[in-house]
Amino acid sequence: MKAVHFGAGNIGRGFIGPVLSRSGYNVCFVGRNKRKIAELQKRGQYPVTLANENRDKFIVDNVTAINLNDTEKVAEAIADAELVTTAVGVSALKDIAGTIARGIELRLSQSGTPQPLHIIACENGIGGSQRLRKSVYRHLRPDVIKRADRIVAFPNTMVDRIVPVQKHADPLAVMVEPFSEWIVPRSGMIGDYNEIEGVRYVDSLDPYLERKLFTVNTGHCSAAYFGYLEGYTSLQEAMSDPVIRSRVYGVLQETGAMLVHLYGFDPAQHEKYIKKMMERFANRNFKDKVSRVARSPLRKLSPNERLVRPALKAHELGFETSHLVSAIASALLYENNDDPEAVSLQMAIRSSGIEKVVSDELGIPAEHPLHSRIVEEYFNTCVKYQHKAGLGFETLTDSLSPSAISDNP
Ligand SMILES: NC(=O)c1ccc[n+]([C@@H]2O[C@H](COP(=O)([O-])OP(=O)(O)OC[C@H]3O[C@@H](n4cnc5c(N)ncnc54)[C@H](O)[C@@H]3O)[C@@H](O)[C@H]2O)c1
Ligand SMILES: O=P(O)(O)OC[C@@H](O)[C@@H](O)[C@H](O)[C@H](O)CO
Repeated sequence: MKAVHFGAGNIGRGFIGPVLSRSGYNVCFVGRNKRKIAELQKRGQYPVTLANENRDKFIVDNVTAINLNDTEKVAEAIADAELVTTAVGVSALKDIAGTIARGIELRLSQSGTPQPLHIIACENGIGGSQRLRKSVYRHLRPDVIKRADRIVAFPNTMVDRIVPVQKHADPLAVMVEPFSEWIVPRSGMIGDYNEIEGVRYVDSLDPYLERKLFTVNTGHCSAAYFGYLEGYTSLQEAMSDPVIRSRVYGVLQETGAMLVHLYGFDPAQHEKYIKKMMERFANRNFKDKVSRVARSPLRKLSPNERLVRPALKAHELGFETSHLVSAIASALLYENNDDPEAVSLQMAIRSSGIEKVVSDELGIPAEHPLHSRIVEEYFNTCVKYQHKAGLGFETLTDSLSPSAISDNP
């Protein structure tokens, strides 16, 4: 069995590669980093270390790699594979879509009956694979799309494993947390397919995806944004601060009430889930950077994502949202010159004002009650943190409108 995986990054090498290899796939990584590609081609394997007390190690074998720029080679690999997976980041899906489209064309042009192909975008967020499908199909003619639809499926998915940014002498080595979960809905699959060992196939993805996105990812980024304002640089530092821990717990109580209501989770089981997830954020057997977990704040603050979507839903259901509002306000204050989205966010706040950013980027109209609460919390947080976390007073006051300053002395 052959799988082509786009992105030889942290989750690609730390989770998707190991699961597929263990399940009997020959895994071909498609990447951009020449050194990693050369090492994967030469060695055909790499080591994974678990972030547990014993630092247990295992080897992922039966792997190889192709450079993303070798479009024809990648297309040939796709034409010959049962499975294509990605972990490049949602916003990069459009960049690999043309190559995947070329692989589909090649597969359809081969002699004999073309075999089913599953293409799974293992990215955080809602509807990742369907989003990829849209991008891929933009590169195909209508007649090809018609034929592709009979053999190609793009099941959405949920993947969960914390894999921090890696720093090892060996460019392929990766350290991952012991916990992992990968869910695929049966309804998204096509034809006779081999179940991937280590993947759980379920009837409906939504409860698993939303539970993960609005617990693991909402809690995780809340800890990162709260931690950033306190001057912490790692999740481990942030989670060892009792005030931040309790604020993150507060956020997860709010998303929890909504999830229990929407999906009928047992409240006691969900409470256990929340506590277990918080322990994962705090795992002291590795160090996860605030800058990784807080990365791409515009994406994280977008309407369908981990902060705004649960806040709007919880509000609509009449549940408490004050901790979520506070997490959103903290995210709006995230500054990092190495993160292009953080730079754009701060530029947008400075040039257009916070009110417009909340309307345009978060998709919350000015007349929605959450709009003014977020803006007010943003100003209060500005005032509270203006001398902390290395944030320049000037930067913060630049974004305060005169009325806001007089309202929030
Ligand atoms: N790391 C985690 O804990 C984790 C867990 C679950 C899901 N995810 C999701 O997996 C995806 C990847 O995250 P990661 O942490 O592995 O990031 P990463 O930066 O370590 O890996 C991303 C890989 O994609 C490649 N890439 C980026 N932009 C590209 C482009 N335009 N074209 C081609 N390749 C490109 C990079 O070279 C890199 O190898 C994200 O969607 C993330 O949300 C991450
Ligand atoms: O990858 P992002 O930027 O969507 O989110 C950062 C982290 O919260 C995320 O990567 C988690 O580590 C992961 O989702 C755990 O499964």
